[in-house]
Amino acid sequence: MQEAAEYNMKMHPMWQGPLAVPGGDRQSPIDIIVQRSIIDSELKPLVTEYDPHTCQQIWNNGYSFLVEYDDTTDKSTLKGGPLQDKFRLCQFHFHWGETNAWGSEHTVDRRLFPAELHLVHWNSDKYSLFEEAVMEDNGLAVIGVFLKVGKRHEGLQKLVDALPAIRHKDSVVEFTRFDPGCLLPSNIEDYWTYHGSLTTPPLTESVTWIILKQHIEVSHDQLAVFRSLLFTSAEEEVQKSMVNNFRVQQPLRGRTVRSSFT
Ligand SMILES: CC[C@H](CNC(=O)c1ccc(S(N)(=O)=O)cc1)c1ccc2[nH]ccc2c1
Ligand SMILES: [Zn+2]
Repeated sequence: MQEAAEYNMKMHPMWQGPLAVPGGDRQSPIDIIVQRSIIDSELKPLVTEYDPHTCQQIWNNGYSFLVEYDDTTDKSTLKGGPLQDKFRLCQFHFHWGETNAWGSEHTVDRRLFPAELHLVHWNSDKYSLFEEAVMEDNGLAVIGVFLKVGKRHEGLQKLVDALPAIRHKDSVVEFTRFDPGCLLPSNIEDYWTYHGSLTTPPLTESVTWIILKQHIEVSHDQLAVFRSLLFTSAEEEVQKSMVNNFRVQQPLRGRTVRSSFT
């Protein structure tokens, strides 16, 4: 893992961005130390209402691949949990390693997972556009789900089958009727939550993180297709595999991680 972080620093300096945003005392990702998390009985269950018809496209943005949703109405939303407002789903994406030994951004008691899913939502009660919300400290809510290698994930396969069409940076294909709810584990009641940031530039400190305790399983072959994507565009002569697209862990700076379960 350490070597992956060093590799990242060498090969993709943009990944590290400024080591800490000037005055940045709520950066992400972090290691979740379970016994230091504070059980908060006020934390409510998460309420997700996702409409598969708001799914629009899948594209390679040169960091990861994103599945984007129409967020011009409140059709796919997240509320409850630690949140006071209603948040609109705008996209989901993943982070993964070059091997199954590492790849997640968050860790639990230093435990690494081969990949991590992020479902990105913005506060549509307070703001009218994602671009606005991303600059505000209560602007975004991201659900993090750990992936483990095991049995094939049937719901993920439709997405995996679309990846060869977006191998290169800036390629995009239409992608419709995908229910992101199929990527959530059966238990979404148990989670940790803390205030942090985007894990890619501009690293803005606008995210309420909700990290699910239960992971999902995907097959080795499905994860291998993630690794067949490229960081580079079709024109570049040197092609670079899209792997290790995670940020190194950031200091907690006195923040409290709350848990919804004992
Ligand atoms: C402000 C940055 C944003 C692009 N980045 C993201 O949306 C983003 C979202 C989630 C995460 S993570 N890994 O923490 O979950 C990291 C980055 C961004 C930047 C400029 C833009 N112009 C129009 C739209 C738009 C979006
Ligand atoms: Zn992410």
